[in-house]
Amino acid sequence: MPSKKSPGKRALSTMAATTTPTLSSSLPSPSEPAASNPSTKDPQSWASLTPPLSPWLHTALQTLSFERMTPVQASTIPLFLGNKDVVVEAVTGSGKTLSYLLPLIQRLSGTERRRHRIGGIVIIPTRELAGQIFSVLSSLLQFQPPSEAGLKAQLLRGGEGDARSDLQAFLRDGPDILVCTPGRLEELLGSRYVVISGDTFEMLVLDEADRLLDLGFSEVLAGIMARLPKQRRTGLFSASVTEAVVGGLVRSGLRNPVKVVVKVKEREVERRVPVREKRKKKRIAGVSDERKAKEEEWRELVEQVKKERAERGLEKVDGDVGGWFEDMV
Ligand SMILES: Nc1ncnc2c1ncn2[C@@H]1O[C@H](COP(=O)(O)OP(=O)(O)OP(=O)(O)O)[C@@H](O)[C@H]1O
Repeated sequence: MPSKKSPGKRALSTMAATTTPTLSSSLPSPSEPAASNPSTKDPQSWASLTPPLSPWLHTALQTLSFERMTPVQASTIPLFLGNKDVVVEAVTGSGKTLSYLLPLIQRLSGTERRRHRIGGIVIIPTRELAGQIFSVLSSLLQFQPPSEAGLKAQLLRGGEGDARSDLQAFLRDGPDILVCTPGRLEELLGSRYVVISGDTFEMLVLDEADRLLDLGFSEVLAGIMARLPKQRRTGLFSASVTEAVVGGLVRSGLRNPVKVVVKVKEREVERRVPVREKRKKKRIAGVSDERKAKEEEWRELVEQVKKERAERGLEKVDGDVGGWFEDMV
């Protein structure tokens, strides 16, 4: 008798069938030099992208010392530019941020934009990470030629001002890209002044999707996605991509996604570690290992999110912090 598979399992195996090879084995590591034979096109050179990035983005990348793509960038950017939905399982520090910001900027640069019509949304689990992604985006956007009507971005995150002041800034500035934590975005989208239309909306990114779900945002995300045009590109980035972790989100939010798996780090990520954390790490350095430092970081993150949810009168998140940490490592 054929074994019964749950719909979830079936959906995920379909996704796995379209999986690109694990890039750590198919591309040179970021530290390897570019191909010495000039006739061999370096698959990690920015110039190898088709369609090409705008000249001002090349200038930005060169000035910011991003000389070549990391493996996650080399595999993910062409997929987004080629109109695919993408699920990315990548280790911390692999360079995910540029792998979605660059195609998002590029896709929006080529489209006709209208004031107060959003072109792209990046959703991130915490305020701190949202701030960091927003600074990377801002540092790229500052290279836009002054002659062009430049893309604008807005940061929306809980704990800063309130939804009303965010709405005022939105109406005043007319941003094309929103970088946000889920709750504050949900509040903004609840306003009748915020229009998201299929003509201008290009791309949704869920960064650290596993954390978003761990922190209890699954319903909020479902509500947000229901409000976005179906004709869009969606990228989901997660440290772990399994049916149990993100299967539901992949099925409800993405269309025939291509899965990318990357196990190569670009460099140790310093920017995601708050100053306070660094001090704590120093204190426990003698008696502990990397796991202990991670647990501290995770504990603080969970407490921060619990506090944010309590402040906003949202339902409490179940689960004990230790258990969540076990899931993460
Ligand atoms: N093409 C590149 N060339 C050189 N450095 C890069 C490149 N892309 C990213 N980096 C650097 O690598 C580091 C990691 O990048 P990024 O923060 O995007 O990784 P990540 O995968 O998002 O990490 P996390 O899991 O913490 O979110 C950063 O310091 C970033 O500036």
